[in-house]
Amino acid sequence: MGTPLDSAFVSSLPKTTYYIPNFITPAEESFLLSQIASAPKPKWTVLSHRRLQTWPSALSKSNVLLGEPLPPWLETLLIPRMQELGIWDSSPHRAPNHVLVNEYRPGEGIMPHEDGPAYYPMVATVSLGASIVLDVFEKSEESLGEVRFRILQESRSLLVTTDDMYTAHLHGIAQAVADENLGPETVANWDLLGDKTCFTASRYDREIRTSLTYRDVLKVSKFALRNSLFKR
Ligand SMILES: O=C(O)CCC(=O)C(=O)O
Ligand SMILES: [Fe+2]
Repeated sequence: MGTPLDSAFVSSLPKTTYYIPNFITPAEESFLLSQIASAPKPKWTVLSHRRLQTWPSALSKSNVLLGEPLPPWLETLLIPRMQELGIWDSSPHRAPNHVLVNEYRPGEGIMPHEDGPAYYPMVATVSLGASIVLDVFEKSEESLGEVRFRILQESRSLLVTTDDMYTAHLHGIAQAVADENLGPETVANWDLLGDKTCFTASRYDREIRTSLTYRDVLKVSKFALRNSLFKR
């Protein structure tokens, strides 16, 4: 039986990776970007090579999320659409409860890292504003530092990484002003791209690119909710 996910499976990547171009419309993309832009300034954490919003709040030192709902603009549009694909069916809360918003200007990026054990091992990333290449590295020490795979994340696409792809690999974004050498041999999801004509010169000059990374935090505390009830 064919599901929308079957055609999104990236067969050249460690299991399990799915890529769906045009997961949202340009109007939805503009709406999400305007919501991000209208967040109060203190919502941004400015890091040396990107800036970050954390919704609904940062995790505690022991990786606990204070249980609060996500804001409607992060919830209503995208979560049911993801759930229709069935990607959250096996996660403990059957839905994501935490979203990191990362913004990269040309020349910015994120060091190779893993997302770690605070989350159910799955990340669903919606890309906004521009395309960017995500580099994937093997976790084993011998090959550390060597890019094994490159995933081209087009604006408005959904990328889902789980299983071994989440647990046995690192991912990062190079601090570059352009992504170069793009083609069927070098981009793992080339065949699944929505619009290859943007990359006919084998390169893509970076523009401001924002990502929404949806996750399910395993440990959730009801304390924040109770506290707010007591205060009333
Ligand atoms: O912006 C991206 O696509 C990756 C962000 C990321 O790896 C993270 O926030 O953990
Ligand atoms: Fe990450």
